[in-house]
Amino acid sequence: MAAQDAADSVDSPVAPAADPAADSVRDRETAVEQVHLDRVYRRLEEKIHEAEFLMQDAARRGQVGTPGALAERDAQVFRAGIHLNRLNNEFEDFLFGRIDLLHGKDGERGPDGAHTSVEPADDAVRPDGTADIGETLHIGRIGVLDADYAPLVIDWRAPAAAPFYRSTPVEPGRVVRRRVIRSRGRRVLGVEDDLMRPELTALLDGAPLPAVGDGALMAALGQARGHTMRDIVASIQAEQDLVIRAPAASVTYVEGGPGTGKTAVALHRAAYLLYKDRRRYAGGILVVSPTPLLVAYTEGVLPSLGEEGQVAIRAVGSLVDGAEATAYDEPAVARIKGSSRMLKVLRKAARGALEQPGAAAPSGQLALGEEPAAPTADRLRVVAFGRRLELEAGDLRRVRAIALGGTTPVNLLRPRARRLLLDALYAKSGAAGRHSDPELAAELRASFDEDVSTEDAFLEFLDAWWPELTPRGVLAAMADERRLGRWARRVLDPGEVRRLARSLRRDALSVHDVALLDELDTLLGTPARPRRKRELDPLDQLTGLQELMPQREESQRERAERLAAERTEYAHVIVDEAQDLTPMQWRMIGRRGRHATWTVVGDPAQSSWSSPEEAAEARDEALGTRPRRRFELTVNYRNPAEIAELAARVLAVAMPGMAAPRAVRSTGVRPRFAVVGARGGLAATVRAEAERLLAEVEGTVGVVVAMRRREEAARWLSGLGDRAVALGSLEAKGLEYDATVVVSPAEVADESPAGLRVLYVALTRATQQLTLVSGTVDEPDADGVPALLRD
Ligand SMILES: Nc1ncnc2c1ncn2[C@@H]1O[C@H](COP(=O)(O)OP(=O)(O)OP(=O)(O)O)[C@@H](O)[C@H]1O
Repeated sequence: MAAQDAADSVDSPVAPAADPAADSVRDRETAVEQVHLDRVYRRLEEKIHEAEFLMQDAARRGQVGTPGALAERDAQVFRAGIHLNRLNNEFEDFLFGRIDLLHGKDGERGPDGAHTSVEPADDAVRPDGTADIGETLHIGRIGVLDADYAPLVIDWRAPAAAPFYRSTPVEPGRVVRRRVIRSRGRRVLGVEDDLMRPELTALLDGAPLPAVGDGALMAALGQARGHTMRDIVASIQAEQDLVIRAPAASVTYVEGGPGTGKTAVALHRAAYLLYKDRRRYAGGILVVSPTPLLVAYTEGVLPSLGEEGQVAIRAVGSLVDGAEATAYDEPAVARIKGSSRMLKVLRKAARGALEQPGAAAPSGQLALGEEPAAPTADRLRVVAFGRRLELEAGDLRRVRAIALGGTTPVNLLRPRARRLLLDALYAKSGAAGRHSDPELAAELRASFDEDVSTEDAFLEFLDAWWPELTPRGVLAAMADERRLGRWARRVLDPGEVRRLARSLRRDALSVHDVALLDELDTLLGTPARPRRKRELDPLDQLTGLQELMPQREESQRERAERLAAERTEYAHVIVDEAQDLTPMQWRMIGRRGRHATWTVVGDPAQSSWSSPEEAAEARDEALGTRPRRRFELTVNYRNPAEIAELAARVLAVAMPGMAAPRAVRSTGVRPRFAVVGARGGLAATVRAEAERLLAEVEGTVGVVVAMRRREEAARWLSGLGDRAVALGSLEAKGLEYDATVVVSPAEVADESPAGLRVLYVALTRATQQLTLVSGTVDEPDADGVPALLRD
């Protein structure tokens, strides 16, 4: 509609790019979109003025000071602030698409003003193969209506925008031409068109519809990478769109090989769900990522789609408040910590640790492996009714065993333990049989309890004997091999106990420790504490609201903010790289989505578990019997065919029979094989290859090494600037670079039982170029091809 204002008549419908006539078509089409963008910007400016006015008006109302006006002011400032913020954020590059459609089957319009029918009208195409364009829609990051409520831009998530993503030449629906518009700020830089019905002569305002360029997808894929992921909103493909817009089922399960867009799709789905049902997802969306590197890489995508605040992206090692684990356990230890057998060990430890007073250290104050000084609590002496009463070690053991009966969390059992201690002392006092009158007997008992339970000796004893345990304290107590052996009897073998205890003596938390901490937190329980006083709202102080209404109720905004800060459960949980989660990690994530709907994305071929079946079992256990809806993504948008073909050779060995995704483009540049030279060794060879790639590609270069070489590899690259980064094989998960150097495939493959799949991950990170550096362990042939990658 609107863009036709300036639609120019163009003679040649499709023209090759080198043709000067094509340039003039491109220029004219760019100018057409510029006219539309100018209109949209004028309208956006009006909206921003409106939002600013609302904020000022709301602030003025605040000065009136009546409670009603204040509440209204609060709500208005909040709404206008969000509005203004979104408009300002969305200003960059927010109009990106356009579709030209045939007349539809019905004349109905949806709430966004667009026609609703997906199929063309029966007479939309004339017998001579010509057809008129019945409707033109522009698609952007948010919807914009003109002053008459006609759509200037349709939000990409609105139903009317779906054909922009769904239409293909095989199933075009009403779409004749799909156009991607590239713009920076207020300037349209160019357009890329795909014709969905190339056989038609489509007429727009009586003139043939022109098409420009080779399509947007190829243009997007060829661009250099930065250190952060970009959104793909302008070029989402049909199979991806089906996942993004799938109704939120109990579990939406998405599988696809490397580079098929699983992460991108998951993030766009979060934005879509919020758009579709903001109220339902006000409970928050949690995205669980495997590493902090991937969190940092993906963090910008949702704000670019206009969504902030409601979505928390957290690394699996940072899901527990206060924990920021980045250390990795060796595979054998990770397997033990991840296995659901740990549940039994933790249950025992959570109760057994009561005997280890160090386990009560306040969280965060006790490093793993640190042995605290133990106050003794093996005898209780009090004075009551003028007599010395004493409970010996044996009495105390019996009382504790009774108190611990059942499954109530240990920290919640303290009142029960206290009562049982008083019972035992009372029995020793001989006062129990003194009165036959129940009322007098009860009175005597009450006065006994009051005397004893306020005695310093009793209180100090109780603190030492039944301290409040912390997850970190219990984990630290498990670092003692003898004790751990007791708690793990018949669950772990002695070798496993030794390895586990040794790993817990380390200072830093490992990624797998975090799931154990979370489990312990549940097993220990948190006694109710008095609520913290809320902090003052800075806005209140700004306007003097606090003085005017000292005992004002919590406002809606304050409540929303408080809930977000306190949130431990979410309305939707998205799990990225799900193939890597252990049963214990699944339990941890499961606790955050007990009432949630789920989107789970993964690729068994990239699993770093020794057996993918085990990982699948863990997942099935966590997701229970919830109904699942499955999707598959089949196209690799990241790797050129030359790299994908090499990676497929590793896949064939790692997962025989598993199909590799199809690569959509080819660069003509084959992977390069370098061999460590006699002089300079590994460091010099890798550095030279990284330097060469930095000169050849515009964007980033990732050097992937076996985990144990992480630190030395960072030194190899020192001084090369921040376009080059070194990372361990497990950290490469989910990331991508313009070029990668994979150092010693044999070392990566031999690192763990799942090493071949980890190597497959490493080989599939590059968008342009891949170099493999081999040492002698790789047994390279005369061409430098390591034994692992030879046919
Ligand atoms: N429709 C698309 N248009 C443009 N780029 C796309 C599209 N789909 C995916 N990509 C790009 O392909 C790359 C791979 O996407 P993504 O990281 O989401 O894949 P993945 O399936 O999660 O990969 P992996 O399993 O290897 O982590 C990214 O650069 C992404 O931007």
